[in-house]
Amino acid sequence: MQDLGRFLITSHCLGSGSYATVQLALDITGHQQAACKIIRRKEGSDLRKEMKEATLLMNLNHPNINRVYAVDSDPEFLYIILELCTGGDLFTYITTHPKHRLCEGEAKYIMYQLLKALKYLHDRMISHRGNVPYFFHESLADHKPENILLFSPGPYPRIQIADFGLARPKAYQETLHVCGTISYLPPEGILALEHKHLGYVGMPADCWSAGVTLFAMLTGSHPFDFASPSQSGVSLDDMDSQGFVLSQRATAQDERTKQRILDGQICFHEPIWVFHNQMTFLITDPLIIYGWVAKILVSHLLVPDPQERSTVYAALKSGWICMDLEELDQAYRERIRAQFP
Ligand SMILES: Nc1ncnc2c1ncn2[C@@H]1O[C@H](COP(=O)(O)OP(=O)(O)OP(=O)(O)O)[C@@H](O)[C@H]1O
Repeated sequence: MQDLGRFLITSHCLGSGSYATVQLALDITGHQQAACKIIRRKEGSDLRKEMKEATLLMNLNHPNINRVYAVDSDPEFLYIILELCTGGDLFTYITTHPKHRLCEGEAKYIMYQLLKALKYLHDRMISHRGNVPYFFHESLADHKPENILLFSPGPYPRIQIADFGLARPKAYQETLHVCGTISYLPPEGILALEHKHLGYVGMPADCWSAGVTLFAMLTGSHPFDFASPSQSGVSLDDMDSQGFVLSQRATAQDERTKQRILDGQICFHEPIWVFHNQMTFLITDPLIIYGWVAKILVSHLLVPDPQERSTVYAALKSGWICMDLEELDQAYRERIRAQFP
């Protein structure tokens, strides 16, 4: 066991990503468990800048944001002590559902939490992957379902957004090409990848990612990453838990996905959307209305022009959220706020 102030880092590995391993930690004063993210520091990395960002994140306090308790470093590693989440990530949660998608009510409950967390961040001029304002033009927004953790296991979970792009080396941009997470980038992110001098603001990018996440929750597929126009989205099952597409897709396919993202060409072929398209004048089933209203929110969040895209504030006032606002608020107060210290 390694000693890090009031935390003991155990050798139990909770997970690992492209840049970090996460191990179970024990808070010896509070007698509670935590997670320690261990990131190998890059040669010549700016420790002062990394610590400054980490300190900013330590000041965040919201039930739907993975808490940063403490940060430490040695010449080799950066250690970030985080609130422990025991329910896995949203991506896995969606794919392990019987129909590989969530029911409308659960998707809405999760989306409501996601929007509340993003509102909290955007109120403070912070974005999920864009991080702190002065970092806006350097990082890539990327809150995909893998970066949304379930605080504890079970249905209608409390979610937390996690994995801020802290201490992310710049080479991360290259990795996006390799690992397939490019399909979660907004159009301005794609342009920034291709034209290195271009940067973009993180907050509209967060809204785009929220739109992709909502689409994935409702359909179990991706709005832009699909094989052919006649085929509905690639099943999330085809991807591993890191978001890698397992099937060897041709570069041409990646190019098509990129083009669809740039054009905002959403694949509305799943039954939840199509059913409505064919029966616009026969709306009697509430599920059809839900699909229709959800589609409006998805379309507004996935507008290619970041300036025209729905903000998180507008999304919280959207018809889809407002039609169940009372129930959502009540559930949020009773199941989340009441348990939040
Ligand atoms: N707070 C936490 N509580 C429990 N497990 C966690 C926590 N944070 C991360 N993990 C686990 O560790 C894994 C890796 O963490 P994370 O995704 O932050 O690493 P990364 O290298 O930054 O990721 P990426 O590959 O997306 O760049 C996650 O998939 C998750 O399983």
